[in-house]
Amino acid sequence: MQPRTFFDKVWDAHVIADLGDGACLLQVDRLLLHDVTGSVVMRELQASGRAVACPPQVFSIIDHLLVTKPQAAPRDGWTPVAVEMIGEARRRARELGVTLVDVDDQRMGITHVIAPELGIALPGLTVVCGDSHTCTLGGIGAVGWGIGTSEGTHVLATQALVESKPKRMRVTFDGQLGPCVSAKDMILKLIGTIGAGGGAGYAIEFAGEAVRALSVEARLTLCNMAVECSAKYGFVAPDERVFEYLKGRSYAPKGEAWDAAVTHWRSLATDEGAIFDAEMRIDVGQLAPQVTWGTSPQHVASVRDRVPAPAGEPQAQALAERALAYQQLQAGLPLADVKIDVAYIGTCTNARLSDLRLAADWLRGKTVAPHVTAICIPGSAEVKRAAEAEGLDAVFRAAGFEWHEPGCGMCGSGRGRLENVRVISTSNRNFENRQGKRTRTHLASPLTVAASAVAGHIADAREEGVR
Ligand SMILES: CC(C)[C@H](C(=O)O)[C@@H](O)C(=O)O
Ligand code: SF4
Repeated sequence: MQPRTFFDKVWDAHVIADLGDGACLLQVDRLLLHDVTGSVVMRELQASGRAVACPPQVFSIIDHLLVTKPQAAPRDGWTPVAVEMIGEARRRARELGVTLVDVDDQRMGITHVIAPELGIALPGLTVVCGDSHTCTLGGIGAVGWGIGTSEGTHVLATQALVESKPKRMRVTFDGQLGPCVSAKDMILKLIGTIGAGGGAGYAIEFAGEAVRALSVEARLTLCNMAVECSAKYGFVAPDERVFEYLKGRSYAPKGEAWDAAVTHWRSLATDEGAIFDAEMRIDVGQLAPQVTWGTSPQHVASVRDRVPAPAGEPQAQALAERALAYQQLQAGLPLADVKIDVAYIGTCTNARLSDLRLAADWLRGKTVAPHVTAICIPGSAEVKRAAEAEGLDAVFRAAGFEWHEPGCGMCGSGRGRLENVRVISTSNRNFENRQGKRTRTHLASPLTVAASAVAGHIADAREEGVR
């Protein structure tokens, strides 16, 4: 048999019918529904009079519309839309008999954080959700991707989906990361190199020494932003580190089924000599912490660089000019001179326990600059409990951070509580108005956000020589 890539193996195992022209009817192993798009999917299914094909494979999770700021009563501050959509996600999930992870459930949290945490997503499975960051699940060796609501309804009714096979790209990260440099910096560097459209039409396998060395949580960060270079899928072939991470998780197989699963998972790695349609290599040995200056994730530079002058193709140049105007920045300004108003640690990109530990270790004994509002939103109830058990909440609070309840929070503009401020954020999108009206977002790693919160401006965590 021809050597195959990880993606080919998973794809081939899920083909129900080859429809020609590269399109296939694929078996879908898990459908995740959330309060924004999932409630619409369930509404459409019920309106059409169809039934759910396989309820145990469907999970309805409430995360997007939650108010995360600690409140007096559980529903304080919910917008009428949130009340309606959350109510719908809850009610329809119960009517349809799919698993509901409700707001007060001890398993609750951001979909892409809890799916690996609970073992809902597993290596070699196909997982879909009406959410572009479903690629995150590639971090544990699942093939996850974002779908539209009508596709979601189709999956709910059939547990299958028509999908066109993408081309395969391998991105190999060589070398070893230096101190204070992380998976977030790797993915930002890649997007800066290939551009926000550079992965269009591809499924990206992340490989190489630097990827193998990443923890499972860091791999989830890496894969989370594959979609920010327009790749619908991003993944790391699963290895022993992943199996160890998954062992004992609620929905992971147990006993003999576990042993059989691990044997199967071990066979999924890309074969020696398998061919990719495109190859890309990045050496991370000299990689510095990265931060975005503009309104596209491709507008990225090293923390010690200056804001670049618009350059390149006319379209890219026009985009950069507009970005500078929106961000209220001048080309040539050192990024370290950019003063920030808000420091934000959270989201499906960087709100896992290891992210919070890194930031808290940095913050211990330090104080956030007086003009900065600093916010930490754990990615799930489990992350929050574990962080509190280690006393990380106390470290964040003592440094001057707000310590929130889990959820998507102020990642997108839906909750609209940030306005006309400059935010350094661990999230994944820096589009105009993304975090609220006229918010100017700079994407960075948790350590860079922590260091910037203390400095009051974009800062290089390496400068203090810690870690
Ligand atoms: C609401 C949802 C469809 C959306 C997405 O697809 O990514 C959201 O999660 C986001 O990050 O903007
Ligand atoms: S945390 Fe942000 S990027 Fe992630 S799913 Fe929620 S809104 Fe989307």
